Amino acid sequence: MPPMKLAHLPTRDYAGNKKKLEEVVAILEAGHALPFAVQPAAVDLPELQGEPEEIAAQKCRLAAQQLGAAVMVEDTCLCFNALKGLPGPYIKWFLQKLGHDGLNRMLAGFDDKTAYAQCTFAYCEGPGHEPVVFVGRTDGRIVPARGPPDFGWDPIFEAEGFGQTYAEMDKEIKNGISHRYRSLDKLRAYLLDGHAAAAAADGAAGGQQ
Ligand SMILES: O=c1nc[nH]c2c1ncn2[C@H]1C[C@H](O)[C@@H](COP(=O)(O)OP(=O)(O)OP(=O)(O)O)O1
Ligand SMILES: [Mg+2]
Repeated sequence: MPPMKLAHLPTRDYAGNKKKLEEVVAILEAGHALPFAVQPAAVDLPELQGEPEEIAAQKCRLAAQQLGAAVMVEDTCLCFNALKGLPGPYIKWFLQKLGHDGLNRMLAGFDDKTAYAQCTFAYCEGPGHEPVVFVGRTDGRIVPARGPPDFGWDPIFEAEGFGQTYAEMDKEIKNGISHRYRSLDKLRAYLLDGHAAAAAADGAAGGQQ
């Protein structure tokens, strides 16, 4: 099957985080197309705990089992250096309960306001296969909210070297430097390499017949 135009994915009916999906679509469309069609799927998974890589790998294993297909899953962390990486994978709940202001106040007792955004993509070829995991990080710092409050903690994360929060940045700029871009680009390279190698192997096998 030829690669599906990701812009035509039915994002309206997607039950997960739509902003994330929009970014994934934009990042994939701005670069090389994946060698196969991708579509969003509704899978009900437990909210796992643990280290980000293990959470992503475990989610991916479960999703592949439920769907009986190849899947990629994504998990996002926001990590404060003064707090040794917390809230990390628990940022969703900290953001829900404390809001932008509360997250800033968590760092009031610390001089170090630096943080990093981390995205972990896991890809699993199908049920029973071991997932591969790709981590992307963008360094920055936590600041009082600036910019439109459209997406999560975007207004309080200022990416290093930009002087703008994610929320203030043009979408294309964010999608060219973000934690999500960095991990997805690694996954893309892995998938394209794998298919190039598989095509070469097919060619070699064909040549012997
Ligand atoms: O680029 C981002 N810029 C700002 N905020 C972001 C970003 N990416 C995720 N976020 C928020 C969403 C959620 O509050 C938490 C991660 O939690 P996380 O479980 O990964 O996301 P989710 O449950 O909203 O989406 P999903 O449907 O993929 O599980 O950080
Ligand atoms: Mg989630």
